[in-house]
Amino acid sequence: MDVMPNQDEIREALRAVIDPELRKDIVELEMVRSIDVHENGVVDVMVSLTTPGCPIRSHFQTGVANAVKALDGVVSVNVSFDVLSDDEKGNLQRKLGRGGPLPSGALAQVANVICVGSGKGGVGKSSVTANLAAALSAEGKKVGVLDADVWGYSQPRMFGLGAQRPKVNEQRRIVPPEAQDGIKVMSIGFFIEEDAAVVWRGPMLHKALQQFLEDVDWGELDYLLVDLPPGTGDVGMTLAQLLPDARFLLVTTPQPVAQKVARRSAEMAAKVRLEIAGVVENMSGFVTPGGERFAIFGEGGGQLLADELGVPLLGTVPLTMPLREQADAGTPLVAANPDDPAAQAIRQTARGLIAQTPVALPVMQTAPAAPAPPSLDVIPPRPAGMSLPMA
Ligand SMILES: Nc1ncnc2c1ncn2[C@@H]1O[C@H](COP(=O)(O)OP(=O)(O)OP(=O)(O)O)[C@@H](O)[C@H]1O
Repeated sequence: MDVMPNQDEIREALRAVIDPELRKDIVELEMVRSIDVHENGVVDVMVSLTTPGCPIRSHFQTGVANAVKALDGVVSVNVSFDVLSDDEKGNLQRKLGRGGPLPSGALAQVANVICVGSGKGGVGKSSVTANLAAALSAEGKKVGVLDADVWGYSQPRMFGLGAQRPKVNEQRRIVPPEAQDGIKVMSIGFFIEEDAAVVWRGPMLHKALQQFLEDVDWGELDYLLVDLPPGTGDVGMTLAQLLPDARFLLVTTPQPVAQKVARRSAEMAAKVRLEIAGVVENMSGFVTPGGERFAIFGEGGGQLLADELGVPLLGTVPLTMPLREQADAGTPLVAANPDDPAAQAIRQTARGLIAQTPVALPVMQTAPAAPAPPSLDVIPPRPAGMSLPMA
């Protein structure tokens, strides 16, 4: 009788069985649950499916049987099935999303990641992000801002860092430019020609964001705020895969229509299991110097949305001219004019957020990984004035 193949040899042979939907082999996908080799030439293989009623079950049945039967010494093959647990499915999803989890240490010293999103554009999500960063910093927190609004990046301008070019440190990590109060800012806008990101699509974006999380020297932060693009597109999904512990802060205006669209973002966040930290209502009325209040965008949308989602309304930020002027001038209003009503409202929002996230220690206390050299291959270099010392 032939010598039987061992488990490793059988596992190797199973690499020939490809999941037609995921386009990877079942070994790589960690769908081979067990392999038992019996002396009489019988081999039992158990394969884990993503769902019990998986329509391609028979494809695996035949594929596994053929692959193993082809090995010398195998007389017959029993193929059985079970289903991946929720955790295993989550791991698989992360793996598919980016080819493995973030290396340990990438954000080892970042205690809280807050993704700031909105339903529709122009509700002031980027202004709220920049000011919230300044407000958290005013509360004594160490803060970073990742501008993931790749098609409409505005954080460099809002922090007066438009002319900055990030440098690379001795560990070959990208050093984020620092705004007033040491707020660390990273944006695609530091690397590309104006509007060059407009044509970017899923995989390229995914890789760029991954690099911004992995290869940027964020150091020790209490909060990393991520300014998402408006809507429910790819970027939110990508970040959810990369940052399973991140939380979501929704910015909306008081109008029912904005609230409705924002709810869709919340649904997306729930789908990818991002916990929603709360709602911020922006552009909530305008008060004239005489004290008369106009509800330009209506009333109450933020509260309604918060109630509907069962999360707190963390702030209602009025329309004020200085907020816009300071954004254009490159200093967040909270830092430039802390007495402005919008600045006060955002300070209050920051305190609400802090109250909800009492975690003072890094959530991921893993040892920093050996730094990989940043490739920046996905970031088209600026033809002129590119000063990254990485050639
Ligand atoms: N509370 C406010 N008071 C006055 N102006 C505001 C306020 N909030 C935002 N703005 C102004 O509204 C405009 C849009 O704001 P911002 O760019 O922050 O919105 P956004 O939601 O990030 O937009 P996008 O969809 O482009 O990402 C900007 O000119 C900003 O200065």
